[in-house]
Amino acid sequence: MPVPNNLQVRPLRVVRGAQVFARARLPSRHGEFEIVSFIDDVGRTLDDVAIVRGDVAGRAEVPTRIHSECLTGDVFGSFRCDCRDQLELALQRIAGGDAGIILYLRQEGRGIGIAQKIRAYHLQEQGLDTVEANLHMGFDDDLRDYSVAAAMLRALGVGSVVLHTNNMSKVAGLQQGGVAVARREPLIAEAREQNRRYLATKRDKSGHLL
Ligand SMILES: Nc1nc2c(ncn2[C@@H]2O[C@H](COP(=O)(O)OP(=O)(O)OP(=O)(O)O)[C@@H](O)[C@H]2O)c(=O)[nH]1
Ligand SMILES: [Zn+2]
Repeated sequence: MPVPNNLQVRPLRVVRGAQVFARARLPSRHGEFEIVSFIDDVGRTLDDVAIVRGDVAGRAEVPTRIHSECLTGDVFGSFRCDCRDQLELALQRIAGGDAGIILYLRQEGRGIGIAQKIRAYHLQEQGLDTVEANLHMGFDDDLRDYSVAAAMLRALGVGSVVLHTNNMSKVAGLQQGGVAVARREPLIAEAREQNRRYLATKRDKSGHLL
């Protein structure tokens, strides 16, 4: 059977409201956290989770990171991107304080999913950059939606957040979802030989403040 190359991606679920479903201790190599799962406003469990340090309910200026899933970087330590470096930096920063949150959102490949991301990698090996590869496959360059992040933060009851990111669409997404963003903190991982072009594309085409 020929492999179809025009498969559409499953659209990300837009989540308007969430509540905490379960929480448990998560001692880790970075420090003590709690892991929190959620259900949405129609009672479905979410695959997205929050890693929480300390008491964040009602607290202002909670250091917060929104991390988008990257199987290749987060789990396998790929150097094609800076995802794992950023994740570790965020974990270290938050473990160094008494309160903070990392939202781990299952928006693999900026929403196109792992299978299509590997196809995008293949196209990049033929010379396309990250954005061109997505467009070539018929997708927008970024399909992510941050309403779920806002719903999770509201469910955790934060007063306001300090968002660690270089991506202003995350700030806008939280604000649209009713979460107060006190300010943004840059989160810049050191470039590596293998991800230099990826980072340049983020800066030049995707509007990241790098
Ligand atoms: N489509 C696609 N997605 C990728 C590629 N490389 C990494 N990703 C995904 O990009 C997401 C990470 O997003 P980035 O745009 O790098 O960074 P960001 O999270 O938006 O911005 P920061 O908050 O500043 O880190 C993860 O979901 C990765 O799986 C790629 O080549 N193509
Ligand atoms: Zn990555």
